[in-house]
Amino acid sequence: MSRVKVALIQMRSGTDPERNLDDAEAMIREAAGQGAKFVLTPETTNLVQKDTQRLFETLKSPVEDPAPIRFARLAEALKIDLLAGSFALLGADGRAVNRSHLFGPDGEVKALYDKIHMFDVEIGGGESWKESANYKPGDRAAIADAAGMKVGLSICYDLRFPYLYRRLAQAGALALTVPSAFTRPTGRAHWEVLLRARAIETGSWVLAPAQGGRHEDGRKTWGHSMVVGPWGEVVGALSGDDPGILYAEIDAEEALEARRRIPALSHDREITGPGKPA
Ligand SMILES: O=C(O)CNC(=O)[C@H](CS)NC(=O)CCC(=O)C(=O)O
Repeated sequence: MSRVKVALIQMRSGTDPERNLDDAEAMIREAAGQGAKFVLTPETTNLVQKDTQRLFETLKSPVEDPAPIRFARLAEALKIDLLAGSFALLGADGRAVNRSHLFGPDGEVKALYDKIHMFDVEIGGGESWKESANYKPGDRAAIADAAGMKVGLSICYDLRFPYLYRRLAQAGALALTVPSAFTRPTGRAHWEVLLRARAIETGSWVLAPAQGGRHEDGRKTWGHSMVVGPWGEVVGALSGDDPGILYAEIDAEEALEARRRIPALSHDREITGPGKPA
């Protein structure tokens, strides 16, 4: 058994990318100082800006934005695996992308992942989101080694689409990352249950660093960063929405053991029946 210490950074990112990166860096350094070998930050670590015009005034292309290179150097200096849960960046076609970067201890990029499922919803209480108006969705699942095991990447609203996690787990992922900025109403109602369900149905560690609290742009997020074990138990969670660091120890062998006990991942069947509605 080899346990690996992980650290989930909970943030309250604002509208100034440089300040957000400074805040993230301070907590990443703190976590590495505490012995964490895999450190994860939430969705849109570099920028939470719901005003479309200001968003596009602030976004930079992947080569011009200092965030990726800064995180790469940090991973290298601290000799850690580092998941930037996501950076909001300006894509080649003028739309934004919501992109996770997994950096390794040599500063190399081990995986890139663009959020696939767009949060286009009207959740009631006057809250509605149309992520696809500004962001271009990805279409490619991503997996890479970190913390001594294969890790599958996802972002936030992806959490509601179990087929993605099944695919990642069947491709060998033993840990699944879900950096998020959940709304408060859906966080209260669904966050823990969905994270635990993804862990149970795939026999995987689930690592979910979150944005939390009232952000500079007025938006409110749920926080409650969480680590779930492969048997579905909550191994650790932050109790609220303030910035902070959640530590846990994870172990590939525990995920393999859960899959030996319930080998559901290998029991998929071809089925016929009602198709997807047009
Ligand atoms: O736009 C940004 O600044 C950062 N991106 C987000 O916050 C994204 C898209 S709006 N949020 C979610 O996916 C929340 C999902 C959620 O809350 C649920 O599934 O219930």
